[in-house]
Amino acid sequence: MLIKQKGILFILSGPSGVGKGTVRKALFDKDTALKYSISMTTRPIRPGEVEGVDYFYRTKEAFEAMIEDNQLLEHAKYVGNYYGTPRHYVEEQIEAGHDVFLEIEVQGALQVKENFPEGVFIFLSPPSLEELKNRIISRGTETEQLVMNRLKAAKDEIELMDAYDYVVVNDQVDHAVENVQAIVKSEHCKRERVASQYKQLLEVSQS
Ligand SMILES: Nc1nc2c(ncn2[C@@H]2O[C@H](COP(=O)(O)OP(=O)(O)O)[C@@H](O)[C@H]2O)c(=O)[nH]1
Ligand SMILES: Nc1ncnc2c1ncn2[C@@H]1O[C@H](COP(=O)(O)OP(=O)(O)O)[C@@H](O)[C@H]1O
Repeated sequence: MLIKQKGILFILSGPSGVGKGTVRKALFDKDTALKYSISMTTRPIRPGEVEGVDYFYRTKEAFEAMIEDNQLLEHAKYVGNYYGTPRHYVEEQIEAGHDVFLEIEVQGALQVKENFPEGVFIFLSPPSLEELKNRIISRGTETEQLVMNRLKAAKDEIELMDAYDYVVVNDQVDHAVENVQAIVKSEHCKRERVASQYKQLLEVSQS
């Protein structure tokens, strides 16, 4: 049996409205072994959302205190609200050998890339900007002005695609989920990862 290794951090990112939440939920419905990192936010809770399931909802003051205390692996202000990833959960799970999955916007993903470059960065792309606009409008959670803000942000975000390891086009949710699962599998088979396991195994057997 191979020696247990640290887990892998997977970051799913991309423009708002592309379907990150939808793809992530469909992925986790498939009983994946990935651990989902629940984010912290200052945005108001939406109908149907649950504290500690969708997000940890905090005041601006409480959120800023966590930033000050270095308790967030990354954080970003997005369309007027803070969003961030609690550091402790991610580090604890990775150390314990579990893969952790983040679903975050692009500025945060770039921060993770700086702080945690060994993460695997997946860009979820819309099939087209027109389809992205349709999705944001059809979700019906934003005013017209917010839809325009989010679309403007999306155009800037798509330009940052180069920083990612993989691009998955969210044409159909099932396809996108299959592709994310394929990425997870392939990362586990990466030569350097498997080779380092064998190296540790040899060291143990020789000692
Ligand atoms: N940087 C960062 N972005 C996050 C985090 N959690 C969620 N987001 C992103 O913040 C954006 C807005 O999220 P939300 O208000 O829930 O709207 P929705 O995902 O578009 O329905 C989305 O792009 C999320 O993926 C986080 O912990 N850090
Ligand atoms: N592959 C897809 N085809 C059609 N509609 C989709 C697809 N993926 C997501 N959607 C729809 O697009 C909207 C935005 O999805 P959501 O998951 O909230 O995006 P994000 O989390 O990236 O902001 C939702 O109404 C969702 O049902």
